[in-house]
Amino acid sequence: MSEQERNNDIHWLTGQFNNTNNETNYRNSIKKRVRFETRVALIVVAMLFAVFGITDYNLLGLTREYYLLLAMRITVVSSCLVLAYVIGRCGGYTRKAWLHALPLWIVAIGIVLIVPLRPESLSTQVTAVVVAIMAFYLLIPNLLTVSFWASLFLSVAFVSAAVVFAGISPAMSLRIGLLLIVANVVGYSALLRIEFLQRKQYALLNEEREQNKELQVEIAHRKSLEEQLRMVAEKDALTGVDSRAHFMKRAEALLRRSQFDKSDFCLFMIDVDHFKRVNDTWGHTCGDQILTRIVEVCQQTLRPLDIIGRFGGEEFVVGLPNTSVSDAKTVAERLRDNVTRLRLEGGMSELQLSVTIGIAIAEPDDDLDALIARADNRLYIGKREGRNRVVI
Ligand SMILES: Nc1nc2c(ncn2[C@@H]2O[C@H](COP(=O)(O)OP(=O)(O)OP(=O)(O)O)[C@@H](O)[C@H]2O)c(=O)[nH]1
Repeated sequence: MSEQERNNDIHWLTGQFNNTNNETNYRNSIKKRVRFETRVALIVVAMLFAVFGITDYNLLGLTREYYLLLAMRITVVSSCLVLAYVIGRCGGYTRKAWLHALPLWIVAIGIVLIVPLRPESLSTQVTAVVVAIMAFYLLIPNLLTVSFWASLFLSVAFVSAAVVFAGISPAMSLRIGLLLIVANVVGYSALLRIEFLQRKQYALLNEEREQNKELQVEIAHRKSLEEQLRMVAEKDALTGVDSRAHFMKRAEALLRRSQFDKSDFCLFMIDVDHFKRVNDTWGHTCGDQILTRIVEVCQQTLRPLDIIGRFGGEEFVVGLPNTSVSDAKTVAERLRDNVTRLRLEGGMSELQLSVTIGIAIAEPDDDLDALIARADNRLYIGKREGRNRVVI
């Protein structure tokens, strides 16, 4: 049995969760409803008790017994109404179960007190006791033990009062006793079943909520994994610029848009000069730092709407929408110049970096591959002609 199942275990006799915390949480969750239902039940009981005062008058007239009964009824009715008010104000039954038990005991005493005052109407009172027992179990919700003790008290006290004040025979008291036992068993079983089902439903709802929470965590985790995967697929891990595949996708879209708008679109192919020598002299870690710094220079020199991708090794590609031939040349020269001015820290401070840039201008019927091939070709010419230059 899992921990969860153990916590949701319900006692077969009390109909309550075996786990105290679980039981407290359950009671807290139904506090408002129980408060409301108890108040309604008390008001109904008070009204019924008051109405029976009319039948007392019809039967007894203005006799001493009638006044005694009236006093008893007024006590019960006013106690019920006061308790209904108190429970409405502060009667969360988690801690104040006695407050909910009190009206049952007052009503029970009230019913028992009728026996010495009207011993001749015992059969009517037996019916009233059976109805009261059922009401104790079913109208006072979720307090099985409270209802049980009050009903037991009512049954025993009623039979005792009937023997003492109405003088019923032992056979008759046995019959009434059996009838009240049956009423108690039926009432207890019905409430036990209700309590059991309500708690089962509560446990299921909680389980569902827990599963939903776990699902939310799982969804968030998956979303973050998706985001990480997307970053891995779209961004170059070292420099943070677009990966080759992602650059191609974005450049394709920009090229198509420029052809549609009939605007200019340029492409730079940038390669770091003698990078192998840098790696061989300073090591790959320094080489990586240099690539990152060169990308920073690109980002500082270019506009935010220009796109930068790493094409491979020490080769970068830039797409520049809405850029004329002369502007492209100016920007490329500035970029080349900024790289030559780049000063590195520590042991590499003497290192003189440079890049060669090949520029291609998009023609109306160009495709991206043709544009890249032209830029690459110009880059190759630049390398051949001595590097650290822009070729257009
Ligand atoms: N540190 C580092 N080096 C890399 C990376 N990718 C490629 N390289 C190195 O870049 C160097 C490129 O060398 P080459 O293609 O011969 O070019 P080059 O030395 O720059 O010479 P030119 O391009 O002709 O000026 C190789 O040594 C590669 O190992 C990288 O991510 N980090």
